[in-house]
Amino acid sequence: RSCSGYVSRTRYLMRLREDDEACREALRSGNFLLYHKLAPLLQKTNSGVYKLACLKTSDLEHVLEKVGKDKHFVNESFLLGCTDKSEPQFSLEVGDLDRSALEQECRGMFVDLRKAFFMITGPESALVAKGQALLRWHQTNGFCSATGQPTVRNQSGSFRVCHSSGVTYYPKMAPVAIVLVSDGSRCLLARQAMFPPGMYSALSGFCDMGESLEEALHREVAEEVGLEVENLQYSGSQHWPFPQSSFMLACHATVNPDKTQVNIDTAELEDARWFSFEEITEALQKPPRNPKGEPPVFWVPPPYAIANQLIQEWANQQQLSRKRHGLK
Ligand SMILES: NC(=O)C1=CN([C@@H]2O[C@H](COP(=O)(O)OP(=O)(O)OC[C@H]3O[C@@H](n4cnc5c(N)ncnc54)[C@H](O)[C@@H]3O)[C@@H](O)[C@H]2O)C=CC1
Ligand SMILES: [Mg+2]
Repeated sequence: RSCSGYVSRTRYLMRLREDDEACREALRSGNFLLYHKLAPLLQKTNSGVYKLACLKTSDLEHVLEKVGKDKHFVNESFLLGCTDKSEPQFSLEVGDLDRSALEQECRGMFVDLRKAFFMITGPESALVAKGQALLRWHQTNGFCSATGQPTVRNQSGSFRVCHSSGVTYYPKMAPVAIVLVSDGSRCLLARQAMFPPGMYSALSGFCDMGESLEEALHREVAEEVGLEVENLQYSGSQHWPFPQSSFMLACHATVNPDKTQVNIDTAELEDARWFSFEEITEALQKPPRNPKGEPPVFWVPPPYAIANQLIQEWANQQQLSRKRHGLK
């Protein structure tokens, strides 16, 4: 076998996505994430931290039986991926079933994704977001937008098709450009009125139809703060589940240090300001969110958000160049 574990897992998933029969078979040995009206099921571990609940097929069937649902309901699940051990993972919406009965049977609780996402950590956050995104997409794409006829899913849920028009629909993400603008010694962060008090983030905006990432970045910065950026440098990307599936494409950019006067689009932003290296390092060390009742202090998005990665990278870069110039 010349295939690495990664390659063979990928090929296995490819087959499950395309082959209904193989996917139905895989449901027999699956790991299931449950969502109640899109809120994922979490369980408290012995050490008091929360983790994503993951039920085996037999456990799920047992739970369904207890709450009076046919075990074939398992077939309504959508394929998410597989574990390192090639165990397939699925998500299932159980919103039609009794919530507290399910919570009791599963010894867990359904938590709104906005909370759940930050209660669990690392790869589980990405998985729980993906599970919700796929469920939401299927829930909102039940009809063909050309004919109004119902669309039909394949077994894995990798697409839906309208047999009347022949149109195939695939799950979608909306591309978003996010950029950390630097003037060489300070970086530009902004806040929307709906952000939690005190939180500032990098500038961002949805890409328009037909636009490149570079064009979207230039346009968003011009629209939101009235500046012209240069020296775009790609940093990374992530799927972001709020408010719906965004595909974040993150870059660094600079402005001429003589042209840093911001002119804010107040319809979009409440504030945009230049922050010093010292302010940024302090914010990066602060735990997110202010204690209740205290006046808002400046803080930045938590580590899982790609905005945090951009800010962290900028701070590291600043630190290096300060060392080079003999500054502390
Ligand atoms: N993960 C992270 O670090 C961060 C993620 N984000 C995400 O980036 C996305 C874009 O954020 P904004 O700066 O507010 O975007 P934005 O600056 O483009 O403004 C949002 C407005 O754009 C319009 N719009 C155009 N296309 C849209 C589409 N496909 N979906 C929804 N609205 C669309 C709507 O009028 C909406 O009110 C959001 O999903 C947000 O949660 C934003 C900052 C940090
Ligand atoms: Mg924006």
